[in-house]
Amino acid sequence: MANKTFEELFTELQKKAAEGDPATSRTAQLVEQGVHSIGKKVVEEAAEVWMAAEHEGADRTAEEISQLLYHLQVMMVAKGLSLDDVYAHL
Ligand SMILES: N=c1c2ncn([C@@H]3O[C@H](COP(=O)(O)OP(=O)(O)OP(=O)(O)O)[C@@H](O)[C@H]3O)c2ncn1[C@@H]1O[C@H](COP(=O)(O)O)[C@@H](O)[C@H]1O
Repeated sequence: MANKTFEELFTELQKKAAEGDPATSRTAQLVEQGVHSIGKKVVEEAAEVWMAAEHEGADRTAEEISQLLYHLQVMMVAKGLSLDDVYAHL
């Protein structure tokens, strides 16, 4: 069972970026570091998704996908994008 939905996580991350303490919130820390740092994490997590899908099981692949989705959401928040901005292109 899911801990949270994609939409619920995004709402949480927007709040963390606006009010969170970089000392305790990974999201606030990443947003403070900026898009260069976030972009590197997006690429790193994408590669980990690929490697897990090729060489590891379904659970590990799902875990890596969750980390990629998290970092994509952090990038959206850092760029001031909404979910609708992205959904408009789906
Ligand atoms: N879903 C996530 C999530 N997924 C991945 N991560 C981060 O991504 C990291 C996983 O990437 P790595 O394996 O590369 O970890 P790492 O090597 O320690 O990363 P680096 O410090 O080296 O960059 C984790 O250690 C977390 O820091 C996440 N951090 C936070 N969340 C959720 O986001 C919400 C807000 O979290 P905070 O902003 O931390 O309060 C909460 O609901 C959290 O559960």
